[in-house]
Amino acid sequence: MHASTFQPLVSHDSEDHYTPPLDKNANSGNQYAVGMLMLRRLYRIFAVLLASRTPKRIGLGCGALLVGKLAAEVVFYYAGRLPSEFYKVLGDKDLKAFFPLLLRCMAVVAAAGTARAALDYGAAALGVMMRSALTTYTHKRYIRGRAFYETVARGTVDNPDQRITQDIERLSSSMATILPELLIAPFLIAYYTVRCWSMAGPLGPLAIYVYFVAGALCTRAVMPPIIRRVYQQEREEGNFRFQEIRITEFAESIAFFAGEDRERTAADAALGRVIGVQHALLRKQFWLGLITQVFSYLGATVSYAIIAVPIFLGKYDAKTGSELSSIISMNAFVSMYLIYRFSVVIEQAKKLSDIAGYTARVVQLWEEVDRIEDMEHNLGEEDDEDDMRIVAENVTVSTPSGEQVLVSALTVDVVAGRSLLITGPNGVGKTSVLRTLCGLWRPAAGSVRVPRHELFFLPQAAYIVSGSLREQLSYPGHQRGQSSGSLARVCGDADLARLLSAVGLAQLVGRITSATGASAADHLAYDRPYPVSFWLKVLSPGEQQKVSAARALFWRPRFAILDECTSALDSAAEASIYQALVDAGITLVSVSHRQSLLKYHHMRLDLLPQGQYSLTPIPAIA
Ligand SMILES: Nc1ncnc2c1ncn2[C@@H]1O[C@H](COP(=O)(O)OP(=O)(O)OP(=O)(O)O)[C@@H](O)[C@H]1O
Repeated sequence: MHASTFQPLVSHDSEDHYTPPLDKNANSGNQYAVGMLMLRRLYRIFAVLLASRTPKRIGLGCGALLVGKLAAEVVFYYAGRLPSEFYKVLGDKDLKAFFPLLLRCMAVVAAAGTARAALDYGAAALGVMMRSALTTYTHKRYIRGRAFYETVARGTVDNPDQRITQDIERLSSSMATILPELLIAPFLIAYYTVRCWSMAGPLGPLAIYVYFVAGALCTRAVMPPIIRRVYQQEREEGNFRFQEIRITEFAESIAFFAGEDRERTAADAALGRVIGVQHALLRKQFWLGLITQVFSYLGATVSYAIIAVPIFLGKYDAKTGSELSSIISMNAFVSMYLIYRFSVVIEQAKKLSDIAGYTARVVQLWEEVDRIEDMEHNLGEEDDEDDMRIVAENVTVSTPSGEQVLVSALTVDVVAGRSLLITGPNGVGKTSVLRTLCGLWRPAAGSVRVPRHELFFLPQAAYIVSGSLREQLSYPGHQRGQSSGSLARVCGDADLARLLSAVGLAQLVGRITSATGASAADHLAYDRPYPVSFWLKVLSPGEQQKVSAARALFWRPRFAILDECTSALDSAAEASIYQALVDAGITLVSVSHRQSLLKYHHMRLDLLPQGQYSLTPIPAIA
C-alpha cells in the first residue's frame, strides 16, 4: 500500500520543515558585532590556542610564518623594483646591463614563486594545527560529565556537532590566512610610508592614509549584516545536514512508510532555507566586494596623482627622460604597494566578518559548557560511594523546562537486593523518573542520592558502538572501573563466550566470522574491529538488546536501570535475561508494562495521573 492511499484522521497544513532547536543566543541582539564581545571571544580562542598541548608548535608555526612572510616581502620588493630598472636600462639602450638584469629578474621571479607557495603551505599547516588544538579543547570540555547531555537536552545552542566539525575548521583556516597578513601589516606599512615620503613628499603618504580611512569606514558600515548572515548560514547548513542524516539513519523506516515524498519536501525546504541565507549573504557581500574592488582600482589613479605633485612642482626637472620613467615606475610601485597593503587590511575585513561569525558559534558552545559546569559546581553534587542505595526524598519530577510536573513528593528507597519495578500508562513519566533517579534530570524539589559509579543503564533502543565484539560487550570501556574492585569484570574469550550464551547469543561469533568470510577458528573473533553499520546489520533490534544485557553482566554493577530494555525480546529470552541479571547479584530498577516481570522485583512503583503514585511491596512468588 502506498502512503498516499492513507486517509489522515486529522488534516492539517503540513508546514513540513524541521524546526531548529531554540537558539537563545542567536536572538540576543548584538551577538555578531565586531566589537568588545567579538574581541573577548577572540581573546578566548587565542588563550585556548596558547594553552593547548601544542602551543610551542603553534607559536613556532606563527613565528616561522611571520619570518617567511617578511623574507617573502623582501623578495617581492626586489621583484617590484624590476620594472623600474627595465625602464632605465631600456630607456638608455644599455645592452651590457640588459642581460644581467634579465637573469636577476628570473632568479627573483623563481624566489617570489617559491616564497608564495611556501607561505600558502605554511598558512594551511598552521590552520590544521589550530583546528587540532581547538577541537581537542572542545572535546575535553564538551564530552565530559554531563556537559554534552545538558547541552543537547537544553537545546540552547543549535547543532553542537556542526560547531565542532565544521565551524572550528573554518575558523582555524580563516585565522591562519589572516594572521600573518595582519601581523606583518604594521612593518610593511611603516617601511613603504617612509619610501613613499622620500619620493613624493609628505603629501603622498598622507593622501594614501586618508584614502585608507575612507575605505575602512565604508567597509565597517557594511560588515555587521554580513557577520549575522554568516552565523545564520552556518545554522541553516547544520539543519540541512541534520535532515539529510535522518534520511540515511532512518532509510528503512522511511522506505517502509513510502515516506520519500515527505522527506524530499522536508529536505528541499531545509535546502531552500540554506540557499535563501546564502543569497542574502552574497547580496550583502556584493557591497563589501564593490567597496574593496573600487578602492583597489582607485589605488593606481591615486599613485599617479601622488607622483604628479613633485613632478609638476619641478622636483625632478634635472632628470633625463629614462630616469624620470624609472622614478615614476618606482613611485607607482611604492605607493601602489602601500595602497595594496592597506587594501589587504581592508580585505581582511571580509575574512574578519567570517571569523567573527565562526568565533561566535564556537565560543557560544564553550560558554554553554561553562554555564553547565557552573551550575553543577554550585549544586555541589557528590557521590556517596559508601551509601549503596538509591534514595529519593520528597522529589518532584518535572520536565527540564519545569512546565510539566510528572510526579509529586516521590519518596523511594532502593537498597541493594530489593529491586523496584516502575509501571504506569504511556507518557505518565516512567522514563523521567529513571532520568531523575540516575541524576540526568535534577529534581524540581526534594533530593536524590545515587551511587552513580555503581549504576548501569540499559535503554530500550540499545546503543551499539563501533569496534570489536570485546569492545561492544565491555562498553564504555576501562574508564568505567572508577570504583575498581566493585565491578567484577571478565575478560577472557571463554568468559565472553559464557556471557553471550547467558543472553542467548551463543551463535554470534560464528555468525560474525561467516558474515566476514573469516574462518570459524578465527583467533581474532573477539578483537576484529567493525564499524557501527556492520553491527547494525548483523544484529537485529532484539539481539541488540541482548548485547546491552550482556554488557550489564560483563560489568556486574550493584544497580541496573532498565528502561523497557527487553521490549523486543520474546518472553522466554526476556525471562532468562532477567534471571541472569538477578543471579549476578544486580539490583534492578526497571520500567516495564509486563506483569511477567513482577517476580524479579520486590517493590512496585505505580505512577498515576496528576503526579500521584503508589509504592507497594511485591509478595514473593513461590
Ligand atoms: N526532554 C523533555 N522535554 C520536555 N518534556 C519531556 C521531555 N522528555 C519527556 N517529556 C515529557 O514528559 C512526559 C513523560 O515522558 P516519559 O518519557 O517519562 O513517559 P513514559 O511514562 O516513560 O512514557 P512511555 O511509557 O511511553 O515510555 C511526556 O509527556 C513528555 O512529553
